Amino acid sequence: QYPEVENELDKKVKTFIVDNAHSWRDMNVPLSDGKILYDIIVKNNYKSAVEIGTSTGHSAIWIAWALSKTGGKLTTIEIDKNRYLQARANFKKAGVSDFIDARLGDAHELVPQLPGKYDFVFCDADRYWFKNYFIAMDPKMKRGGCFTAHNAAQRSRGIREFLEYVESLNNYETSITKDSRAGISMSYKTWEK
Ligand SMILES: C[S@@+](CC[C@H](N)C(=O)[O-])C[C@H]1O[C@@H](n2cnc3c(N)ncnc32)[C@H](O)[C@@H]1O
Repeated sequence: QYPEVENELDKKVKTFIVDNAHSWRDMNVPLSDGKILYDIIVKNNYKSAVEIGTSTGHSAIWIAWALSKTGGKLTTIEIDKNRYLQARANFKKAGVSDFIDARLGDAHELVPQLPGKYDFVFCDADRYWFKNYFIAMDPKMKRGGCFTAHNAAQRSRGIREFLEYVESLNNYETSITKDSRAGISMSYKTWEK
């Protein structure tokens, strides 16, 4: 289920991921969800990604690995200083630092300030703000881009309001992948309003 190893970087990232498979303790996504994010990016040739909620960096390493294939870059945001520092150390060990701009700060403030256009977002921070993160990212999303959100399966409070909002938009196509236990929603932007 791992991506094929084609070069030295692949070898380094895969070794890190395999070696650390059982040591993630900070609300990180499971391996299989990392692979789902990897596949979405590679399949669509996405190049400009944002992650909201880095924690110690597991999902960011999968996203960055995919971006090493497409020639892209990830901006990832974390509010907790210890997790941010641990994530940076993990990025270095995994060999993906060059593909990641890691920011320490409150995503409530940093997301609306992000410059430019993006084609991939992974939203995995405070769930009561998911809808607001989406609203802030919407004008920055490229046509064909995908806004993904974690823990979408249960439709718990916060997530439910976010899902109802994106599902009501006629310029996004939203589905929730069955391959993830926690649920990853995928909202593809079909046209620019
Ligand atoms: C579920 S964890 C992220 C896991 C990570 N995506 C992974 O798979 O490795 C959520 C993270 O979001 C961070 N977070 C919560 N509210 C935030 C905010 N307002 N701004 C930035 N980060 C925030 C938390 O500190 C926590 O580390």
